[in-house]
Amino acid sequence: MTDSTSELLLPAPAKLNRMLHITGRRADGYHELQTLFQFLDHGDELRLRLRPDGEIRLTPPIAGLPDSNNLIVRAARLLQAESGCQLGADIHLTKRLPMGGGLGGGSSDAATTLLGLDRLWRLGLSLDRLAGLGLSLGADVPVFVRGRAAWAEGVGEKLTPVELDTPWFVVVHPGIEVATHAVFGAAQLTRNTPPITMARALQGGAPSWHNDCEPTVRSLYPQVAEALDWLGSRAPAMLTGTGACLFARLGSEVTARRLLADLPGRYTAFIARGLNLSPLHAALGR
Ligand SMILES: C[C@](O)(CO)[C@H](O)COP(=O)(O)OP(=O)(O)OC[C@H]1O[C@@H](n2ccc(N)nc2=O)[C@H](O)[C@@H]1O
Ligand SMILES: Nc1ncnc2c1ncn2[C@@H]1O[C@H](COP(=O)(O)OP(=O)(O)OP(=O)(O)O)[C@@H](O)[C@H]1O
Repeated sequence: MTDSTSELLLPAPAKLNRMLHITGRRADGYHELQTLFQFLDHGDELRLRLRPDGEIRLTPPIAGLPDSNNLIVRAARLLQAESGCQLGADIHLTKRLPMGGGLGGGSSDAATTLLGLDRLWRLGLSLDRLAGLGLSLGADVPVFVRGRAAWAEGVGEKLTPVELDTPWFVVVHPGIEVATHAVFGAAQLTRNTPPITMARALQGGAPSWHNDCEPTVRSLYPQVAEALDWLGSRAPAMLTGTGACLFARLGSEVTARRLLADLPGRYTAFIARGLNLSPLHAALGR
């Protein structure tokens, strides 16, 4: 963060779903989940600069995504409407997270916008209020607003903070996009995993965790299955969210780097450490 009253440089970290169970389907078609969210020390970055004229300007444009649909612009306009604030912002986005990768990049960008503009515009809104605004933008936004690794239920908005192990991860993008709605709409998806308690989920720890979306994503997207097989033969590996990204859990940075160096050239990947406190909150001191 640059410590100035008119400009902030802030991280928008990735998340992983360390486990994900689908326990039911609501009347509106959305699915009831149980999941463990954790942050990574890798993500996008936003530079927010105060504008006195109320305009919200985002650079650079994201190909194929009109600004009015961009969660950053939507979050900024929502905060203006909610607070009555007449100020604006120039927002510069350094995009590092793949879109639709299951790493929550768009949701994290939205949360960084809400917390960053709250600070820049000196609004002083509570995390409860900002999380409520975030939920209207997407189910994954509240966890990024609250900034604590969490056990989540509902569609992901009922959050209980947790302390998880913080291994090193190799995060792999298999080079294809997975459509979230296609996975949730698939006939073969299991939607009846019996709900468990948070204590039970935590008790088993990482070796006991799985993602209910994985069999469906494997069969719909053979490239994901192939990448998962390759990664899983080297280290315990899983899918995050509905994919397409996969993550392998390693005991040290050295072993993570070694695995990254061995990765076939057809995949893109990065290494990162698991974090129980979001780097956004560390930067803002919240
Ligand atoms: C599965 C997770 O990655 C877990 O972190 C997220 O909940 C997905 O969040 P997201 O990518 O922001 O997804 P959204 O854009 O909200 O939803 C895309 C589509 O997935 C389906 N969807 C999503 C979340 C959910 N709990 N149930 C669903 O059925 C809906 O058809 C929805 O139209
Ligand atoms: N700032 C943004 N960055 C990325 N995507 C955005 C942004 N604003 C809106 N979107 C839209 O949101 C969609 C999902 O993007 P995101 O990167 O959050 O996916 P994801 O990593 O799969 O998230 P999740 O884990 O929540 O499923 C994109 O395909 C895009 O259309």
